Amino acid sequence: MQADNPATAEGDLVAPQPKLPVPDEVADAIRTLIRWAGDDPTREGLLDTPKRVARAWKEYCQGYGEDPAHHLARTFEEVGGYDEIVLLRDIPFQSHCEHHMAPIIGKAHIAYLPRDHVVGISKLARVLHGFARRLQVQERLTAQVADCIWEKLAPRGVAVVIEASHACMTARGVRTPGVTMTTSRMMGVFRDDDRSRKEVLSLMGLG
Ligand SMILES: Nc1nc2c(ncn2[C@@H]2O[C@H](COP(=O)(O)OP(=O)(O)OP(=O)(O)O)[C@@H](O)[C@H]2O)c(=O)[nH]1
Ligand SMILES: [Zn+2]
Repeated sequence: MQADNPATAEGDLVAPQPKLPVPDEVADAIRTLIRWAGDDPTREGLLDTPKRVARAWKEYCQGYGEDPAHHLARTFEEVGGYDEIVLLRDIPFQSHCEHHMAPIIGKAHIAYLPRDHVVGISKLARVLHGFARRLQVQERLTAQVADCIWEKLAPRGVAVVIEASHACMTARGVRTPGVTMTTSRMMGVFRDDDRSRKEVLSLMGLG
């Protein structure tokens, strides 16, 4: 549970490709993969598969087409003096690991302690999905979500915990189902103050 420099040092790694391949190149690549897997891409059931897979991957990775920070541009100040933790708990998400391009399926808990303004609560989930719909490692996903909220809202604290299962561990490789990876990023009071950290973890159901 640690936060250091809030700047996202690896932003460049997830930048979209400057030159996109054309659809025919993508279809060829998927036909090659089908052949690599041992099947025949010209058989009837697989004829439209390259197109479908190309569309599916655009959808899985649509986060490359957005800047998640934009979701936090609109804030509200009239909250009746509310100055306690705001938590969105158990947000389901899907991503793909950058090592195997296999699904990462999990849930995130995102909390912040507002300073003088709050954000529409759905926007926290939008930020999560904006970063999740890319090729990721769970550590970077966790850090990017926390850093984005920290930088855009300048709150007194941010806490992000992600619990996820990696298909590259369950469906292949070590083939160990039922394993969950947990990552967290604590910033501001949640990092510096034990009581605040305990409180937020307890609200997340992790205390
Ligand atoms: N830290 C971290 N590791 C991940 C994540 N997603 C996948 N991995 C791991 O990335 C590692 C890649 O290891 P390599 O040895 O290069 O690849 P590999 O031979 O396919 O490894 P195995 O999965 O052990 O078969 C594996 O240990 C995966 O479990 C993630 O989000 N975070
Ligand atoms: Zn993987």
